[in-house]
Amino acid sequence: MTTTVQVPTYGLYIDGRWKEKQVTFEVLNKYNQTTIAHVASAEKQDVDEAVASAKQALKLPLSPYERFTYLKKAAELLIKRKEEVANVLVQEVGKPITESLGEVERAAQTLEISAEEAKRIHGEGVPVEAAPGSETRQAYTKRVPVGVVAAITPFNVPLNLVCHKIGPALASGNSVILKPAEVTSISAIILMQIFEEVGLPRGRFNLITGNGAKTGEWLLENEDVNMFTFTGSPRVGKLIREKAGLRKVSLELGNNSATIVHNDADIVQAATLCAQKSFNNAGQVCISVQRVYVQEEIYQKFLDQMKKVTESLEIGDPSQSTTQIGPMIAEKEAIRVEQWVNEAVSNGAKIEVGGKRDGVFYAPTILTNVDDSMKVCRQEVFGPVVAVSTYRDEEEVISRVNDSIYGLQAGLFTNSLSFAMKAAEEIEVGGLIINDTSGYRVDQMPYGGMKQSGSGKEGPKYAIEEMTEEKIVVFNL
Ligand SMILES: NC(=O)C1=CN([C@@H]2O[C@H](COP(=O)(O)OP(=O)(O)OC[C@H]3O[C@@H](n4cnc5c(N)ncnc54)[C@H](O)[C@@H]3O)[C@@H](O)[C@H]2O)C=CC1
Ligand SMILES: O=C(O)[C@H](O)CS(=O)(=O)O
Repeated sequence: MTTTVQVPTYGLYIDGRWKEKQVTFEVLNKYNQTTIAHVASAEKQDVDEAVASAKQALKLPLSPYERFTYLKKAAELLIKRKEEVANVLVQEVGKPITESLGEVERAAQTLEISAEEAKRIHGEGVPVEAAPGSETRQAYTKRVPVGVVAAITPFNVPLNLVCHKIGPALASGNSVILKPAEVTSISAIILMQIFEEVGLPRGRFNLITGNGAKTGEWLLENEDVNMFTFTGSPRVGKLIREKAGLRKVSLELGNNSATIVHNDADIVQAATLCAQKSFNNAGQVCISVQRVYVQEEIYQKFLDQMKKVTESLEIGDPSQSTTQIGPMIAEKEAIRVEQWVNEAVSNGAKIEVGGKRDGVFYAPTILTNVDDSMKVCRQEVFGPVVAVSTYRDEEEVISRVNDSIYGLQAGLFTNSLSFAMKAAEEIEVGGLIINDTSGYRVDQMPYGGMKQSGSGKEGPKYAIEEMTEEKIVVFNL
């Protein structure tokens, strides 16, 4: 007997209703390339309807406590569906099950923190009475929602990065149109179902799926969208910045993250954490450790330990609990990574571990003998490749870390307070992590880059600042 697996078809969610479309696209299981869903392709009219609905919804404001309640319930429902949603992430991203479960837990945390922050949005008293001639006046500021927020999100952390946009946007009283990455749309659709279940008023949260360039263009053309919050490639980020005109824009873009290991660090701890954080989610993480700078006196000991941990990583079927490294998002990305590694090797780099591709899999790879000008150091690899090199002193390594167009996060392992303080002053990043790698992130912290890593911050408290306007109210008493 053969069993046929029913492939679900999902619609758009506009103005509180699901809307089916004739034209759909397929979402694939990234491990075995089978079709796991047919998802609606939005047209321009759908985008305009979603924006109109979002604008209309703002006419019925939600109190901070109502926003808190919806977000809190959504977090609870997400946890109830944890296993199901994690299995979706396993399939649509190819992310190993243990990491996928972790992403669902973090996404629920992000919603819960957003719920809590909804009750803490506040302004401040402004002492206008201190100005000569203003003695009879009093003033205070308040934060008001920007209005309609368009959220455009990437494939690599498709649930938590969506929650980092939807959570603060709803917490601060906005309405939202979400456009998730095509290849990983299903987790966003489930999140939409959850917000429908909690009874969020219609129009507050609309879901548009489909081609990124087209839907992005239609959202950008619609002047009723007040803000764009985007995580993704620098190419698309720049395009959004250019086309958004005077509207607010928040951008989380790329990075070629560096981590420094100084000669006074705990070498085993540093090497173990570097190996883990270079290869999580097959290296498809913006703060993935890509450049490791090791002080020359401890280089060999560090490298031996990092190789040992890397060689022990289990590659394979992401649905298995023992798997640590799954497939990349697409074979063309694995081929690109292979080409970059080959190019580095032809310029003198040495493969210490890995360096092999098998279809959509790329083995966790450590390169040495690298030069900072190689693509694997200079550009964002967004794959399971790390380049390890040596440095002599603090000045040299800080200047090499800063020699990058990016500036999202960096890591520094050291027991020297003075080096840590110097690095905190001089390294040009949005976040410096002492005694851990660039890859450390928890969801309440401010997260965002300098230079071409973007502008604006994530982390619900900080994103709420981005997603609200500050208004001053002055009384002439
Ligand atoms: N800083 C951060 O927090 C993160 C940054 N990234 C960056 O994202 C990249 C990988 O993610 P991808 O999904 O491949 O990035 P991408 O930029 O191709 O796509 C991101 C989103 O933008 C949409 N999009 C594509 N073309 C568009 C256009 N012309 N106008 C508007 N929207 C458009 C896509 O459909 C998707 O929803 C990496 O290169 C990495 O640098 C990824 C994760 C986190
Ligand atoms: O930048 C990314 O890829 C993610 O934001 C990192 S995390 O949130 O998954 O830690």
